[in-house]
Amino acid sequence: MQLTISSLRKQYPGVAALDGVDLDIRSGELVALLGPSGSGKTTLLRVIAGLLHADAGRVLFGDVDATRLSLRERNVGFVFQHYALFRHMTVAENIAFGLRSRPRKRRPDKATIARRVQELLQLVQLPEHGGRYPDQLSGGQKQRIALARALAIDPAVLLLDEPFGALDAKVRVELRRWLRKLHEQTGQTTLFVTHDQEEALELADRVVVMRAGRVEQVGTPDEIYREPASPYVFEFIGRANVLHGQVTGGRFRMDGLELDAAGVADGPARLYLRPHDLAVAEPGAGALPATVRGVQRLGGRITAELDAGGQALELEAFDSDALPLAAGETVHLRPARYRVFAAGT
Ligand SMILES: Nc1ncnc2c1ncn2[C@@H]1O[C@H](COP(=O)(O)OP(=O)(O)OP(=O)(O)O)[C@@H](O)[C@H]1O
Repeated sequence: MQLTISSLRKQYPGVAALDGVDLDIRSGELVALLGPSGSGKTTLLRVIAGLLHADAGRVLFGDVDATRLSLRERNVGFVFQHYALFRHMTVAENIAFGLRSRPRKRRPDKATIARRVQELLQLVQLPEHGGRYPDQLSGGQKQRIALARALAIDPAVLLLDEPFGALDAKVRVELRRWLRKLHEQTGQTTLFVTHDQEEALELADRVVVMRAGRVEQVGTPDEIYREPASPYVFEFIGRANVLHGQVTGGRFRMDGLELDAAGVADGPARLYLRPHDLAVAEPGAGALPATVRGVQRLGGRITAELDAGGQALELEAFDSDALPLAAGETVHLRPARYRVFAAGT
């Protein structure tokens, strides 16, 4: 099911939780809503679900205007961070719940429900667990059952709010890979909220980066990582070095360093680059002299802290033989890949 969100606004006293959100989600996409705490991710998900009404704007499910429809009428599947399984029901009863509580006319018969429950237990790879109670499951198993329950009603969209947030790091990583495979099997249009950039980049077809109730950038994980549209996205996704300099005539300059910055307005500017996009170069025109402050080696990986004209920098590389760095030395650096933003953007 395709989702179209336009001009959504939701105001709370003193804060715009949603400040004009536009978003198109294609049918079958797995999309991550990524942003720091308070950026509006949960509010957006709840408005899409129909758990919360926006002050303005529209939500379309396919061609149907769902803005005024209730949660049930929207037919969405929802999974929260804290397993919301019913403790007094078995796993099978939990999964069947959405189908059993349908009005009689739309309710499948008992045998059909039982078949569907078994299919879903297979799908979430817990075929033997139907008779257990939630308290007899691990955290990760509970979340898989919560997903099975959400999928049982064959939802138009699946909405996941930090579904693995309460689990330990190892289980989280396992479950997100599992969710990716599950999505490839079901092709269900899915939106999931996370504040974990690694989770978003690994799992999603597209990532929506949110900032203070607005969409800052939408793109594939690769686009978001390689072509961040703003300093905010650059710093939020992965590690970033920031160097302050000047742009004149489309060239960024700082100490000896000179780089192309076409399209950036003249004036103070900031150069953003990832630690692994910084290489040691021959001294000469356009290279940045820097002093090595410290070097750490871990297996084949080397990280170095440097100082360039009073500005701190981090360099990362994977072949320490190629990088004879030692504290106190002066080296020359050249960025392989970078972005320049005018100050104040
Ligand atoms: N019921 C409410 N009453 C007042 N303010 C609220 C309410 N719900 C959310 N807010 C505010 O709206 C903003 C967005 O909140 P929201 O929960 O959508 O953010 P989030 O990105 O999901 O954050 P988190 O990652 O912490 O869950 C925050 O400033 C929050 O304090």
